Amino acid sequence: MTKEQWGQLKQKLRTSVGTHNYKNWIEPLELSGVTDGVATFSVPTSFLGNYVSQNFGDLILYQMNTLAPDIRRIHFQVAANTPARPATAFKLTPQTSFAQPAEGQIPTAPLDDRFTFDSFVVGKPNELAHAAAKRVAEGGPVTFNPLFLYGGVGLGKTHLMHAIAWELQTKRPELNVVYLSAEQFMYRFVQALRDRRMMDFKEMFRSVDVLMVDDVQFIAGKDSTQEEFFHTFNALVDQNKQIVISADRAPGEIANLEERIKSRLQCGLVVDLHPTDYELRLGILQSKVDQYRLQYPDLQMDSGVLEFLAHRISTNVRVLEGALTRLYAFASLVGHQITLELTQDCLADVLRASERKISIEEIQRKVSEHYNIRLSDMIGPKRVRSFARPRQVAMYLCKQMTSRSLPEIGRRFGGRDHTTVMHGVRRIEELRTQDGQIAEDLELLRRTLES
Ligand SMILES: Nc1ncnc2c1ncn2[C@@H]1O[C@H](COP(=O)(O)OP(=O)(O)OP(=O)(O)O)[C@@H](O)[C@H]1O
Repeated sequence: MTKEQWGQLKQKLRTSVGTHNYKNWIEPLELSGVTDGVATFSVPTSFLGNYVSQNFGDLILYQMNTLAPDIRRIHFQVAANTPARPATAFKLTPQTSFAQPAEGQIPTAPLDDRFTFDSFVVGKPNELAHAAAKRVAEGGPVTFNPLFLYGGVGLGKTHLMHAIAWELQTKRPELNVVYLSAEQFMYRFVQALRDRRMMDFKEMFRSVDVLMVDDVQFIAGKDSTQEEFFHTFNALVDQNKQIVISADRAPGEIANLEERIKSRLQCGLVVDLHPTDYELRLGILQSKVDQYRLQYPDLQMDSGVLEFLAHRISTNVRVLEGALTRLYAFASLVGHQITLELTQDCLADVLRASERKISIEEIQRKVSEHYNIRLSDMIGPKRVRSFARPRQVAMYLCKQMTSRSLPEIGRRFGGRDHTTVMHGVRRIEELRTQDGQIAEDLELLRRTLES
């Protein structure tokens, strides 16, 4: 792939990711070359490279493959001649993401304009975290300090922190709100030490009104950074300034974090973002699809695809979103509507990785128990409705909840043909929208099987 071709692809990516993301993340990428199927980009900082890789990696690779199908991987390398200034130093405004902060002002990490409260889907697993974040975002008197958000990878901690920052910026523009990762905090600290500007560093951090530090587990084991963080933290709490912290686990469970820091972190409100449940995953997918519909107005999606994804990908929201991005990119490339088959084909690796080991036998057993029929009747040849319907329900669930192919499912249902299975799956798909009882049965069975 030539640099000119990359230039053209960049323009395509602009439409996919939006102007703001484009300016922040895609525009700075310089293609250095392609060797052995690996496209290497030069980036100003490793932070930018990591962010792009995690959030736009799939999309970039797909777009590149339209012109160069031999590219298998993309790689980011920090440019050797990057100026000494921290390239992660941005001002807290969406328009000037790469600007140097004004003298005496703390650089804050760039905010993603997609991470707002409006785009955050609330469900049982995250309602408390959402409510607490909303309260902080009002910018009223500090009631709990710090707000400590924790949870597994990709469950929305960063999203909520950005949402707080955006909302405060609108509601209380006079406040000095600083958002940065713990890694960036350390970076600033080390830089201040190196430049002998510790007084400035302390002064700057102590003049903040709301300090948000993401992924605080990063400072575990880094003694002098912890020390400085502790002082900054105390100084701000003493002045009644709001602090919001996120981590991948509860304060008490972060190894190599000083006890006094752990106990300070536990003083405020500690809220857990629980793993997503099926309803939340479906809600998130639906809200993302609404956005994709605007971007790809000609692409149709079959009913059942979102339910399938919400069933099958339960790892984290980032993976779920990545899957949808890939699905739309793929479908638009091949110019095909999004069917269940296309989904299974395009996302085979993701589906395999997050596969729950639910077996066909387990499904058959649960379904026959549910409808009170014998297992042998479900698998056997009789075609009376009282056996045929549960059989179709079981076939449908096998298709939805396992990665077995139609012929394989057919074989396990008494050696039936794959077209019989396909017919059964389609019939239940239709009935699911027309017959409330069937929809209820499916939901109940799915829950039982997942538990
Ligand atoms: N409830 C939600 N509604 C909408 N989008 C969500 C929700 N939860 C997570 N996401 C999306 O999932 C992706 C990952 O979320 P985020 O980066 O906030 O995760 P995180 O918890 O900070 O993960 P990490 O531990 O990797 O830092 C983001 O694109 C975010 O917008």
